[in-house]
Amino acid sequence: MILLETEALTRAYGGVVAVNKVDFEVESGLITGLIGPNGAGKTTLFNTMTGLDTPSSGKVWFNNKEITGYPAHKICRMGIARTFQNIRLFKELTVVENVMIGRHFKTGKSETKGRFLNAVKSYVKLKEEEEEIYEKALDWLDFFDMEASKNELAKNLPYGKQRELEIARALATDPKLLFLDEPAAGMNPQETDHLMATIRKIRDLGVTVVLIEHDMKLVMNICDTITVLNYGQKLAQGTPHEIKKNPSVIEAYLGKDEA
Ligand SMILES: Nc1ncnc2c1ncn2[C@@H]1O[C@H](COP(=O)(O)OP(=O)(O)OP(=O)(O)O)[C@@H](O)[C@H]1O
Repeated sequence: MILLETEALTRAYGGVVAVNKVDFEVESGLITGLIGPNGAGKTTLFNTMTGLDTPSSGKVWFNNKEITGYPAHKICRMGIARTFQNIRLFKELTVVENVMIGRHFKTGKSETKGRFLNAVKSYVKLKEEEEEIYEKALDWLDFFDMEASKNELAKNLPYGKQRELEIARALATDPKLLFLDEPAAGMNPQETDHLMATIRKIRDLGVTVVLIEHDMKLVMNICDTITVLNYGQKLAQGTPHEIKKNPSVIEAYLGKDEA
């Protein structure tokens, strides 16, 4: 089943066509890699699909519903979460608080409004929700083997753990689809190995994953399918095996060593 699809998606900045008529498909339950040279348009494609940027033309569908041009918060509520190339944690908050923020973003329902009784009821509900959010955040930390660090400040975590914490926060919104923008950037080989195992575990939970990555070991090892962008256009799509052997991909991006 196709979970997300774009049709001729285009984003131009003045004369620069960052994404040029791209048809991109994400199949439910798989790990999809998005690769290509620097400036190929990968992040712009992510941004136009997740509401951070508005496409110049073309369409985006998620779960058979057109979401072209929807704002980011609406897309998040519909079940798409993402992380960014640069770490965007709340560094002065604790590890568990960072995950709770993701969850708050999802629920975000309780407001103390109305008269006194309503206010009390809302307060009680708010406290219950807060406890639920805390427990759920702990479950995610457990999933990432990070429960022991729950009360540490995010900034004190090792780099690889900070990157995984961002993923935990994104997952706390209960997404069907998770976009990861260069999740292994700056990680050492051990951290990358741990990340690979974590991404597989996320897929096994039933969350569909799309990732931009330059680490070819990671991409070729964990992706079920790969799309290659070059100069804003789709150059190829296939299994890791097919992509490794594709002469235009070797020419534009991989080089002979990776093939
Ligand atoms: N806000 C913007 N304004 C103008 N040009 C932009 C903007 N964002 C991206 N571009 C241009 O669009 C092109 C694609 O950039 P993009 O960041 O999407 O590439 P990328 O494939 O993600 O690259 P990298 O692998 O280096 O992250 C580049 O030429 C870039 O300079």
